[in-house]
Amino acid sequence: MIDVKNVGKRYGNTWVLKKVSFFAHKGEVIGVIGKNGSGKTTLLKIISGILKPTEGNIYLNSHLISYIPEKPILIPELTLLENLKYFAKLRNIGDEKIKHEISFFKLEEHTKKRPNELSKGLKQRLSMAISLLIEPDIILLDEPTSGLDVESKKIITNKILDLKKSGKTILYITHEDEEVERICDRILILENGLMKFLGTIEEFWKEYERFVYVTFSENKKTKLLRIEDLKDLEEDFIHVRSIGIREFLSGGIENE
Ligand SMILES: Nc1ncnc2c1ncn2[C@@H]1O[C@H](COP(=O)(O)OP(=O)(O)OP(=O)(O)O)[C@@H](O)[C@H]1O
Repeated sequence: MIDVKNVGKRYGNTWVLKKVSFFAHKGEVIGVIGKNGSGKTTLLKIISGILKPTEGNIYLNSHLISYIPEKPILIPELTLLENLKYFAKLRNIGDEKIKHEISFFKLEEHTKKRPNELSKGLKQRLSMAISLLIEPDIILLDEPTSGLDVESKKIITNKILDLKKSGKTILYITHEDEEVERICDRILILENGLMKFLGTIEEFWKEYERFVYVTFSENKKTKLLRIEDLKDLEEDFIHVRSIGIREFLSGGIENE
């Protein structure tokens, strides 16, 4: 489990995270969602211990924690198998576990290739295989499927579902609507470092079903408004549309 209490992070005079509090259970995947720069990576790095919070506390039930960055960190001189063996040796992990991960991530045909000979998808699969060697209880994933081929996406998302079943606690940064629906138990939306929403997807829709985007005739600006407020609008508007799932995935639920 992960217990985040009132966490804040400041760089100079700018707070990039503020008053973030939530609890993630065992066997739960929380999708972390928000625009670029909303603080998602900072939050994961703080939970992993890579960054120190300026204020607040993090409580974890295990020290076995893996943070998997968006860009894989691999040793360029070593082959795929040597990369796995190197990291396994550092942690006293046997060959059986390596074999298991190679097989799950379908890496058998590529074991002799160096990282620069691997596609983006294969690199990400290798990076995940390495991170999971220690059998972490807490897994923090920073956009693991962003820009990957269909097969790699499928293998990685299936792995996340497996990990969830086996009782791991997972935070998962994503911009993909299909993945949110399929994998995440709850979503946490960050906006300018603040928690905008935490709950299930059903709860999200309940909260936002009454909202629409309205584009005004005069200045062509778009605002997020409640449906019931439309009748009181004095300005002319040219366009009204409901919020799609993509809007909140990119964090665009504020006024445009
Ligand atoms: N070392 C740093 N010094 C100063 N500002 C930083 C530093 N690291 C991050 N920031 C700022 O903190 C804010 C949050 O960054 P963060 O990377 O957590 O956002 P994000 O939601 O993960 O974005 P992205 O989707 O682009 O990865 C951004 O405005 C970023 O510029």
